[in-house]
Amino acid sequence: MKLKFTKMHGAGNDFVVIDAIHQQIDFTPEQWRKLGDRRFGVGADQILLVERPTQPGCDFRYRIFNADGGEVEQCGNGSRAFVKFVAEKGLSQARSITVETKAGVIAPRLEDDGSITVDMGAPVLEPARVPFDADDLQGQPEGRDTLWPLVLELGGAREQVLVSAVSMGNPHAVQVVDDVDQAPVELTGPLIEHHTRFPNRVNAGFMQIVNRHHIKLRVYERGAGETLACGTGSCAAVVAGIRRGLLDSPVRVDARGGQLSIAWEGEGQSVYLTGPAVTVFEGEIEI
Ligand SMILES: N[C@@H](CCC[C@H](N)C(=O)O)C(=O)O
Repeated sequence: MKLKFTKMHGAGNDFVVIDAIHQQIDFTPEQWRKLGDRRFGVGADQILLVERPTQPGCDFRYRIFNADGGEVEQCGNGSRAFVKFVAEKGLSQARSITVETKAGVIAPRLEDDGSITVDMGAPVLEPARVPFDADDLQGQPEGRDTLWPLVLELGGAREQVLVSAVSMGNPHAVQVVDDVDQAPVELTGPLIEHHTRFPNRVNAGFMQIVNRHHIKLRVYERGAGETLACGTGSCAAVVAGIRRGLLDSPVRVDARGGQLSIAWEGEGQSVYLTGPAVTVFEGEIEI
């Protein structure tokens, strides 16, 4: 079939966005991988589907596929692209919409200055619900957070890193590093992503604290590798930093592809993600 799509990005985290209301989409993992492939397809970190809602009270359903073809629960930067896409395509006149995802309902809002703020819901910190297997582990308390030791096998050598396990609907393992530019993201990112303590795999975040309202962040994403920015990764890092007593809301997040802002008032409260969304081009592909 000939598929119409829009190429978008949010701080360099790039997407193929598809109107699945007016096009019949039922792709195999191989077809998702082809769309995401930067040489044989369009190329993207994630593919986003705009569908009719299945839940009362929601405006749309939002489905997310990583470049590796796997369907996942949540994507923060993608949710900003989502609300811009439905506005540009005339699918909604509203500036604020409610969107059902595999991880619950989120609410993106177009701001007057062109940025987009998303109510991402409350973080989940209970290990079993991340999910993170902490059963036989001795955690190290820091502030109101628990730092978990993760043992990584590095070519015969063993290294231990301390991570916060946070779910923003999708799983994150966040560690603090001294210098994000020197952090071994490509080396240890894949080991953390596939660590057996994370049964659904995990997104690996490397956070450098600049000051109490400013971090630098790199994320090795599950199913996509290192991306230029990760919205849920930014939410998870700031939640971990606030709980550890290292950060205060709001926090500016410098990713390699742009800047995001995260606000969180604490326990049980929603995390708010603000940042840009950009339409790059429209296209059609035989798939
Ligand atoms: N880029 C995203 C997260 C996309 C999903 C992630 N790779 C996962 O597998 O959970 C974001 O902006 O949140």
